[in-house]
Amino acid sequence: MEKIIVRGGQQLHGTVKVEGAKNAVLPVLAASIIASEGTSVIRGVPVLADVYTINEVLRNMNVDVNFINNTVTIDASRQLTTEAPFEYVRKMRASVLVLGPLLARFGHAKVAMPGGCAIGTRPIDLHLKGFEAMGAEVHVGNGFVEASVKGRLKGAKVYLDMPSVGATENIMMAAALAEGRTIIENCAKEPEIVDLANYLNKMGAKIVGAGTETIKIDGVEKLYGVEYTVIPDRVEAGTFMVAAAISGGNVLIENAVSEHLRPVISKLEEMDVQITEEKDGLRVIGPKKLKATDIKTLPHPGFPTDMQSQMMALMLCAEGTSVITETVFENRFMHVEEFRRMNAKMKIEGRSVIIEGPSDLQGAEVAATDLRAAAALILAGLRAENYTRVTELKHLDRGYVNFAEKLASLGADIVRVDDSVVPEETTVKKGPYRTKHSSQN
Ligand SMILES: CC(=O)N[C@H]1[C@@H](OP(=O)(O)OP(=O)(O)OC[C@H]2O[C@@H](n3ccc(=O)[nH]c3=O)[C@H](O)[C@@H]2O)O[C@H](CO)[C@@H](O)[C@@H]1O
Ligand SMILES: C=C(OP(=O)(O)O)C(=O)O
Repeated sequence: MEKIIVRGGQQLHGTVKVEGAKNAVLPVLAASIIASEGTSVIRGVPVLADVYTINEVLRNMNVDVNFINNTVTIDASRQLTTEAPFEYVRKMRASVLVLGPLLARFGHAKVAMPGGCAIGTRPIDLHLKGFEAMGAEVHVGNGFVEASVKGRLKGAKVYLDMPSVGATENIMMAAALAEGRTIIENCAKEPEIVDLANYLNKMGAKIVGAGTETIKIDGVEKLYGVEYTVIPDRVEAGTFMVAAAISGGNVLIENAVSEHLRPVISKLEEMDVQITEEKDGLRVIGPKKLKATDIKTLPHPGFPTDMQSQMMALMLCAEGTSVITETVFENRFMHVEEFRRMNAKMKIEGRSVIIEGPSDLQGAEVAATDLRAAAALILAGLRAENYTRVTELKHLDRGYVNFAEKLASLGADIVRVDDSVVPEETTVKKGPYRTKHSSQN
């Protein structure tokens, strides 16, 4: 079994570079299939399991995809099949993002229903409501959602009951090729929405207002392949900010964009973490004593749910009572039980977790319950007494490139091993360690 073994107590020092954003690159890769002419060249692509999955989804549709040196080249100009089977959607929910582009370009799309996942139910009703408003017929049955339209989609006014990131992306992509104007109200304002709109506009789309709560899209007849570089990953940046803070270290997080990280910066500062903007990124200096604070996850520009578990690790080390309220996903506290195995003192009350800090964290064998929980348990391990062993690394690999290796380069005592291949005792020492995805395809 693969596991990451970390021994707490080392302060982190040095520089770490943030990769391209997973949550920006997945919609951008999905959007590339709208281009009926030319080749798309996407740069700054992180080498992640989710990127392999979306590439496979596209190849399965007859798209020509190459991934080398952090660049994905896509030629979608030929006739494509318009289906995404369950085997991909099960691995990665973002596969549903091919619905909008396929429907807009070919008038048909069939994608396996994503279902729930470890953080909650995650419905796609708002995506479908948008397609229907644009004239599509949508049918859900036998585990699939199938949408079709005769001729082109028609521009429409779509009000989202909640500012869903995925629904905003799917509807924006569909509207880019629709006839006439689409207005999406109460849409998501995340930086990844702005990035996708910038990409689509470069391809020839006419989108204004991305990053505000109303997006207007004037549909065009055709979109073209272009070169594009995705934004840096704000969640990876935030995770390393917490790593610096929890270890009492001093780390420059290269490529971190402060504008994307306002809520995280502000909460870390409330905890007495020192953050300064430098030319190449953000410098984070951990205090001797962390102060307790409260967070409530909300759509952007509120506190991001994807940073909730990492902040939980930090709050466990802070003096006093901290409260985390999760309002975005109804079941994103699975990691609480794992933290408890590390002697964390906390209780769940409805949608809140109350943390009495500081906990005397102890190393333990823990299992990652989702992607961000994986990172959070490793962060707690940086502070815990003795060795923490984190398993279920498939979650980590969905969203972090060389996480253990990057922490080791900052001075963490951490190693990734596969004890089904090599006995653990012979490999528990500071890096270098192997990565699962050593080559790209
Ligand atoms: C690949 C990607 O970019 N994933 C991100 C995206 O996920 P994702 O796009 O799936 O998340 P959404 O923004 O859609 O979901 C937010 C909330 O809206 C609800 N909802 C959503 C759609 C819908 O049709 N109906 C509905 O009720 C969900 O149940 C949830 O409570 O945004 C989330 C919220 O910032 C992040 O945690 C994910 O990392
Ligand atoms: C929940 C996340 O991603 P996804 O929507 O791909 O599951 C995440 O990035 O933390």
